[in-house]
Amino acid sequence: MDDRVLAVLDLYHARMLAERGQPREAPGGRDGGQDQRMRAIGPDTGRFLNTLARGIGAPVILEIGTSFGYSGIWLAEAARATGGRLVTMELHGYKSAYAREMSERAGLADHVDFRVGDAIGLIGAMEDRPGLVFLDCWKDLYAPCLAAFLPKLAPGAVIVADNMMRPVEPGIAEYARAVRAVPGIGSVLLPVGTGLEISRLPTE
Ligand SMILES: C[S@@+](CC[C@H](N)C(=O)[O-])C[C@H]1O[C@@H](n2cnc3c(N)ncnc32)[C@H](O)[C@@H]1O
Repeated sequence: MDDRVLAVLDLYHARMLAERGQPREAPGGRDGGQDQRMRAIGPDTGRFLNTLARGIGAPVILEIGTSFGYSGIWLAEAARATGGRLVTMELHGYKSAYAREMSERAGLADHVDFRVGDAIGLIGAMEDRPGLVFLDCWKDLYAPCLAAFLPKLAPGAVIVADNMMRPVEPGIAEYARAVRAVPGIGSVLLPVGTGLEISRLPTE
């Protein structure tokens, strides 16, 4: 981690602290366009993702749920270190724009492709074959996203899904069932952060 990346992570950590105790519900609902909460993974999950991504060295990492870009910094840093690229998808343009600014500030923007829109449609149009996926959008979309990206993954690809232990939300159990039912897949729930389901596709 170089100093520019560490400085940007510190800015996010300050914003996370300021968010503590604020209501989870955004005015106008989660997609009302006024949601300023980062809803970000914590630093433990960030470090875990960075370590995993550096180990896998996938040419393309896919993130579903950019939000304001915190998890993307950890993933993009790994992509830069391994000569890869992060493709990150977010429904809301204002969140993606902030994430892009922060990645520029961290010196990582050349390694990130920001896509704005509904992830299901964006995945459908995607030509890349990701070797690592980080799934962190609204939880009721996990299983539909899995169905959309599964045929596009590289052999042996790894999928990491966040919030598998908390908060308990509709869609999580459905995703756990769906991912574990993929033929030949190996999957395990790890108590890192709010719970990560790590799943690896067969190599052929
Ligand atoms: C939990 S936050 C992601 C946090 C981020 N990964 C981080 O740790 O910094 C979930 C994000 O998914 C986005 N999202 C929800 N539904 C989506 C969809 N259909 N397509 C793309 N993004 C979506 C939300 O707008 C929200 O910003």
